[in-house]
Amino acid sequence: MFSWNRDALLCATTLGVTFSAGVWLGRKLFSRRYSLLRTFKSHSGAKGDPLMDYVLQNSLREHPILKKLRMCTLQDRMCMMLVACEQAQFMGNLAKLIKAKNVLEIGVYTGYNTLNMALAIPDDGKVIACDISQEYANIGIPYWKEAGVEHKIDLRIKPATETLDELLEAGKAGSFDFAFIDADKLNYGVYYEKCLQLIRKGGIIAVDNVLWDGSVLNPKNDPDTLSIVKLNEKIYRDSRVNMSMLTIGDGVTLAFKL
Ligand SMILES: C[S@@+](CC[C@H](N)C(=O)[O-])C[C@H]1O[C@@H](n2cnc3c(N)ncnc32)[C@H](O)[C@@H]1O
Repeated sequence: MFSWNRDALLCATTLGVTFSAGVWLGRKLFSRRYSLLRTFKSHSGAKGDPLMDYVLQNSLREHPILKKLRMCTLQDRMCMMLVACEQAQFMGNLAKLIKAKNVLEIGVYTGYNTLNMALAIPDDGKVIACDISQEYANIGIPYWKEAGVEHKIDLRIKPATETLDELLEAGKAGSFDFAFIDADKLNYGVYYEKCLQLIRKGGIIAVDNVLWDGSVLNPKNDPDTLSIVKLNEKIYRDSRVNMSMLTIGDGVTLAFKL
């Protein structure tokens, strides 16, 4: 028989415990993801992170149109794909350092780093920008035009493996200075091998998301994570390159072709 006092108390306690456990778990999961993103990506949760604010305030020299494109991209629901701005600046500086003229961008999204690279190379340089989405690129194209560098960008809308194969068939092996691999993770190993052929000696391949929000520590059976882990291990042992894995953004590996 229902005893109002005892059963109601039991019921309320059970509900309370379940609710608190749910809140605790939710907070735990959210805070882990939030803190990882905060650590790894300047634009996806850095607000309120004093150290990252300091880094940006004391080092980001963003071209005004790049900034406009970044602000516009942050309105997009897929903006977590945007490259970290301080990472893009670093890659632009590397491109200038090696006097890069021909660049491969594998994964364009709204073209933030495409624009960044186009600004870093000379007027007769080219960025071959590979993506499967015209829709995303359309967000960035007006900014490429506004910055006056649209003529340096060759956008190819098709799977990046096809574009890279076409470049190889056209005899472009060894003719690129810098490649940024930042598209679908399952093809990372394929992109790396093709880029290694297309890059000249002394050229640089930058591979993005090599920490994959921290999940490389515990890949489980996730195919994207496993693909990244496999490539990380491969580059570490690859005697064809010198390399460094940096913790900027979501982690970027730089491979310097020997
Ligand atoms: C992380 S975003 C690229 C971000 C970009 N590098 C930037 O500067 O912000 C990944 C992009 O890869 C593209 N992508 C996915 N699969 C692809 C494929 N098979 N070939 C080419 N691009 C692909 C997506 O459409 C998306 O725009």
